[in-house]
This record gives sequence, structure tokens and C-alpha cells, in this order.
Amino acid sequence: AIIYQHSDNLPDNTDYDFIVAGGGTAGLVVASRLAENPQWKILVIEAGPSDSDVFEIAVPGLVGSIPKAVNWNYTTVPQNHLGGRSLGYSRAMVLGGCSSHNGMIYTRGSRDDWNQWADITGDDGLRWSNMLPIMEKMEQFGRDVTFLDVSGHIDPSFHGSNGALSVTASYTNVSMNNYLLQATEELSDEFPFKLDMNDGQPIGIGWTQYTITSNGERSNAASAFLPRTGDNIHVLVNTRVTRVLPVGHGSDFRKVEFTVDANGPKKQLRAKKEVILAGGVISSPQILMNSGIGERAALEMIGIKTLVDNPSVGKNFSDQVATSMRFSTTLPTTNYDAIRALAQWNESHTGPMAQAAALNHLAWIRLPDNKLAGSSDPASGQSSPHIEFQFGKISPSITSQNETVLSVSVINLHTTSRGSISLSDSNPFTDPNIDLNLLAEEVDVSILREGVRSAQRLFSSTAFKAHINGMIAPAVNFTSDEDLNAYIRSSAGSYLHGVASLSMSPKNAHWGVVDPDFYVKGTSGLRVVDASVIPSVPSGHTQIPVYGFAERASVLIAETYRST
Ligand SMILES: Cc1cc2nc3c(=O)[nH]c(=O)nc-3n(C[C@H](O)[C@H](O)[C@H](O)COP(=O)(O)OP(=O)(O)OC[C@H]3O[C@@H](n4cnc5c(N)ncnc54)[C@H](O)[C@@H]3O)c2cc1C
Repeated sequence: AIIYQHSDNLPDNTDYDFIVAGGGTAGLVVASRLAENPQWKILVIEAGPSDSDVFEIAVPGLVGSIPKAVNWNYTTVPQNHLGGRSLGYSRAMVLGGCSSHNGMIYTRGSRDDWNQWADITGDDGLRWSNMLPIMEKMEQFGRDVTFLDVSGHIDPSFHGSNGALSVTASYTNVSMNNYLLQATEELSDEFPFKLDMNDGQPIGIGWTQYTITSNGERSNAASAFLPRTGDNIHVLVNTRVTRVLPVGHGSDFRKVEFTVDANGPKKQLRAKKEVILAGGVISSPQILMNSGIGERAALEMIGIKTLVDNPSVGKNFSDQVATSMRFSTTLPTTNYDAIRALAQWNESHTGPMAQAAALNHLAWIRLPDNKLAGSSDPASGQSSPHIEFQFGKISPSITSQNETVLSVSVINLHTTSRGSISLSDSNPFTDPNIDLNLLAEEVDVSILREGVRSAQRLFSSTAFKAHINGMIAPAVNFTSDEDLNAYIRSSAGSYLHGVASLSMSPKNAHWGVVDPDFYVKGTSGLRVVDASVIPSVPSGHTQIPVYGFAERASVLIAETYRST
């Protein structure tokens, strides 16, 4: 790929076959796959700078220090069901998108997630049996595994070794890991040991897998996919796409409008074949609405002429919701000397900075039917957990001397509340209104409550008895449903895994924004490929489902133009 810092530098004589708006997780996969055809010329337009200009991105242990300058720094509208709190909503503004600043956790979701997406959309290509080989093929696991001893931490038979995206399993061991493994034996009904959480049935406690190279660097969409491409991809950074435009008076949206800043001149470029919108779950609906594709009444109110009336644009926004727990512990802290660790990373790409997290395990819990508060199952099927525990860190208390604190996030994976993305004016530089509408549905609160109680059982096990002194948050006397509900509503936040703001639906459905071939309904020449089209949250984190959808889209796009 060739990177251009300014549109003035783009070669005059290039007619691009495809223009990809947004050089993020999905956008760079699609661009790279299309570029495998050397006849096709592809332009990617990315709002942020190149990821290689930001040192912190490459170092897994600096994930918390990535500068705000490469973040969209969104804030949600006040959340009615969280006591009116507004939440930060992080999204990366840099080449590679959120794959450049995320927590690097590698999870594919469950077999039933993919089968449900196939059922909802009518695309059998999305079935687990079809997607597993694709996800394996894009993966590079296993290089140098003898150096990073991961035996017993992963099942290599579910992983590929020749793909672009590097994957490693946790290879260090801290005492907390041993107690967790003991607990999997003691409480095997609720917390069975799971050798590989990416085998389609992610229920139990297992070792975390990461998109990190065996050389201790983040593997993101830019570092994994772009180096394998030729000169037929041009990547224009620091440039914002403001709208997609029709060619002539029809609904053939093969033109993009872009600019460097709000007051700068706007330019337009037309793709010979297609425009692929890949701005992510917030920006893609924003760009569509600014382009006149959305709900007529809402667009008219802010003076945008409706070109395609579709009330589903920006609706159905879904995210996972997390609450936090803290336990007083005698376990050693996971803190380390960051300066020394960075020197070690600079020297050899090893040590604590070569890892994204210290505690090495994730727990995935499926609730029994009688714990679902009489609701129908919000998860996609029996292979899908309802709750995740992410074991954060063990660190000295900031409020009480001589106390050490274990932090744990409890996540409701399959929320039923739905939010929205909408516009308050027609300026493409105004942040959209982001309403997650978290905890609007009672069942979402009750699942988190069950999660809190489940974590209490885990840390009351014999395995942890000598190491956990008690619970700090929620307070130990918070035992009733009412107390826990109040704690959850005051502490809950988004897990930053938003999807479905431009949900895919079957062709001719009365809802949804894109067809199973990723084309925007009511248009031609325009597809959306990113998290916004995934119809529901997976039983896991979202980057790998996003990569999976992008791979599927790439196949469908290439098939459309097979003979050209
Ligand atoms: C803090 C955080 C931690 C996370 N941790 C994990 C994790 O550990 N594991 C996991 O699986 N998932 C994780 N996720 C989620 C996962 O990273 C995302 O779901 C996924 O990367 C989204 O991919 P995308 O292609 O939809 O969007 P993005 O990757 O966000 O790509 C969109 C790109 O488009 C660009 N763009 C947007 N608007 C415009 C415009 N108008 N013009 C030009 N360019 C534009 C953006 O700058 C961005 O580069 C995390 C997310 C966050 C925010």
C-alpha cells in the first residue's frame, strides 16, 4: 500500500475501482482482499493518521496510554437508566481503527451466534461451519510456540498458522491463575475449565488469547493486512469523509465527498465500481444520514434532503453492559515498574509490556433457564454464555493503606436494550447523539445481578478462601435484589462492543439497513462493511466477528466483479 498524507498528493491519473471510507478494522481487510486482484485500484480514506506514527499502539502494555489525539473522544447522551450519567465512548481515529487501540482480546463468539446471524440474514455463508475455516485462515498462530509455552492453554487444532493476523495465547502464569484453575475443579458445574474459548462453545474459564505477535507487538488491521498488499492500494490519511453522493439523480451512490477539516474545501471522487463505507458503528450511520439516507422526518428536521427514506438507519444500536466488582485480597499485586518494563520491551520485545493484561483468564458463564427472570433467552443458543468475567488487575487500594484490591468486570453479553445514533444538525463535524439506552430492560439488570452473585460464589470457593478477604464493591451488605440493582445502575457502563446501528436484514425485509450482500437497501454502488451491520452482539468481544464479516463481504464483492 502507498500512504498519502494529503489528497493534493494523490496521483491525478488514477481511477479507483473501489473507495473504502474508513481505514479501520473492517475497512483494511476489505481493501486488502480486493487488492489481491492486481487489476483493481483501491483508495482507502481514513480520518486519522497512520498507526505507525503512534509508538504506544505497537506496545501491548501501553494500551492504556494511547493518546487522545487518535480518539474520536465521544460522549453519550445522559443515560436515563444509569441515573442520568453520560459515558465516554472510545473509538480510535487512526489507521487500523479500534484494532489499533483495543484490548487485543481474541474471541470469535459462539457457534450459535454465527448460526443465528445466518438465520436472521438468510446468508448461509455466515454459518459457523463456513466461517470457522475463514477465521482460521486469516490467523497466524503457532509461530514460535515453543518459545512462548502455551501448552494446555489453547487447542491448536482450532487455529490457523498461515494467515495475516497474529494470535498468541497467555504464556505467563501468576498465582491467581492457579487458584482459578483449582476453582474450575471445585466448582466445575458453574465454572468448568475451557481449553479453547474459540472452539465455538465458549463456556467456562479459559486462558485468554490475544491479537499479539510472538514478537510482543500488537497485531492490528494495518500491521497485519497492509504489508501484504501491493501498490494498487492507496491510503489517504488525515482526511474525513463527509458524505456519499449519488452519481446523477438516481440512487447510485458511488461518489464520496471528503475534506481535511471543517473549514477546508470539500473534494469529491467517484469510484468506478463501488464505495464501501467502513467508518464503524458510530460514523457509518452518521455519514449515511448526512448523505440523506435515513428516517425522512428526522432528516427534514435538520434540513437534510432525504434521498433514501429508511427509518432503521441508526436504530437498533446494541452494546454489552458491564458492572465492576472489587475484592480485598492477599494476592500479590500485578503492578510493575513501567519504566524498566518499557526498557525491556525496547530491548527484546519481552516482559510485561509484551502482554495486554496480567491476569490471563476470562470466565464465560451460561445462566440456567430459571435465572432469566421469565424472559426468553437473550443469548443465541446453548453454546452461548450470558456473562463474562474479565479479571482486571490486582493493585494497592487508593483509599485504604495496606489493602490490596482485585478488580473484576462482570459483563452482560447479550443485552436486550436497544439504543440509537442520531444527528442534531447537518454539519458532518458535529458529533452524533449516541444513546446506548443501557439497562432500559429489566432483564438486562437481572442478568448482571446474577453475574455479581456468580462472581461472589467463585471468590468464596475453597481455592480462594485464604486469598480473598471479602468484597469491597458492591458493599457486603448489598445482598437484596434492590440493593444490587441500585449498585448496578450507579456503576454500569458500556463494554465498548457496539454493533447493529445499520443492521443487516434479509432482502425485502421491512427493517434493517443493509442486505445480506452488504449493499445499502434502496441504493446501488454502496455497501457498508463494519461492526454496524452485525445484527446482534456476539458471545465475546467484537473485533473477530468484525474481521469475519469483512472477510465474508470481500468474497461477495469479489464475486460481483469476477469477470472484470
Ligand atoms: C477501548 C476498546 C477496547 C476494545 N477491546 C477489544 C478487545 O480486546 N477485543 C475485541 O475483540 N474487541 C475489542 N473492542 C471492540 C473492537 O475493537 C471493535 O468492535 C472493532 O474494532 C470495530 O471495527 P470497525 O471496523 O467496525 O470500526 P473501527 O475499527 O472503529 O474503524 C472505523 C475507522 O473509520 C474511521 N472513520 C470514521 N469516520 C470516518 C470518516 N468520516 N472519514 C474517514 N474515516 C473515518 C475511523 O477513524 C476508524 O479508523 C474494543 C473497542 C474499544 C473501543
